[in-house]
Amino acid sequence: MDLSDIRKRLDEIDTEIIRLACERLDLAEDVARAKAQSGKPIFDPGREREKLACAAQIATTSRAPQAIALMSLLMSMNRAEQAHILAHHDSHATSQLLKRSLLPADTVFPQTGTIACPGTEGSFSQQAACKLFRAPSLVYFDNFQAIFQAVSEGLADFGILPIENSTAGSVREVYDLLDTWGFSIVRSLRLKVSHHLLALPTAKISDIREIISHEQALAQSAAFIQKLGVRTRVVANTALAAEELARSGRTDLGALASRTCADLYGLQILQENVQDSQSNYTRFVVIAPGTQIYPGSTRTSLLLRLQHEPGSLYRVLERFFALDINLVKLESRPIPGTDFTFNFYFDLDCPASSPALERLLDSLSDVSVSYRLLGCYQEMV
Ligand SMILES: C=C(O[C@@H]1C=C(C(=O)O)C=C[C@H]1O)C(=O)O
Repeated sequence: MDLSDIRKRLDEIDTEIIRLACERLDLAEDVARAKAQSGKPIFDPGREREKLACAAQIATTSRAPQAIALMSLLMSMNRAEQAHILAHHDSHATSQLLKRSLLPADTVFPQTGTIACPGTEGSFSQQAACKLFRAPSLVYFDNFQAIFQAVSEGLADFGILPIENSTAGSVREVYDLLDTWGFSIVRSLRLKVSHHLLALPTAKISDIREIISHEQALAQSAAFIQKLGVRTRVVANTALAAEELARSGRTDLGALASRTCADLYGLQILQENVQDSQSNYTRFVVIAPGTQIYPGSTRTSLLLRLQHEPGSLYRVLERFFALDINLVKLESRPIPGTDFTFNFYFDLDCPASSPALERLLDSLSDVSVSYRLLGCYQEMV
């Protein structure tokens, strides 16, 4: 057989495979209806085990692994289809929550409001708040929890929080708080962060014995600090570090903070740009209670809890691939106190109103222990 004959045969086989695969998927509607009537769950592990064993037996020995992979993909697609059909009638389904949370198309993101912000004047969060809102009225808090509290009590309309840094990774506490308080992200901003070593005007670099700053700033400047060979102390944020330094009168103390803080607190910059990476970005998010989705939202954040077992992440990624959804962030953390169950943070490049996102949300409970939509929003740069 020459290549064109082989391809002709491949085309015939593929036509048959696709026709049968679609016919198989069409049956999902009947299966879903039968399951809804009998109250049976979508996933039937016993049946799937039998199907995989059967696939391996039908195939020749050398083809068994491929037959198993193909069969499990077909079954995964079938489950996703069933979940989508059933979600249509379930007002608690996340896809229905998504639809209810879409604000009318003519809603504009507020330019002003009372914003709960970490730190004090000069903090990176304050700089982010002033970029995210045109004319914000800022109230400062010295811990992240207090920001959620203030917004939930109506003392502020929105909160601002750092969620991720390009050098030090995710700010886990913020993810945990978003989850426990049931808040969502309504907008985000990527801010270039440069840390400088600040000191009193009379200090020299050789005088410095201790450096204070926020733990992320210290982590992002680890190589510089090690080279200097001084001790470090964590304070609530970079602006508070600058303020403490100015008040202390100590020439042996340094603080890692922004240029704005140097001007604000009458400090000198002993060394500029001490962060390990010169392209150091922090992502800040605006948070609000419940789920609110502003028009133009193209980024979606999800928190998924997955079992520590082979294939659990693959099954989620396969759903993204099947729906042609681009993944822009993936990070995992073990959940303390569990037997290696993991939290996975995903950011997706996917418009809030797209049918693909709706389908994805419908099918996530099938591939995860639990999941939460952390928000659909616009990312500003
Ligand atoms: C189709 C069904 O639902 C699910 C999908 C299966 C499949 O695609 O073959 C098998 C078992 C279930 O997990 C079913 O229960 O038969």
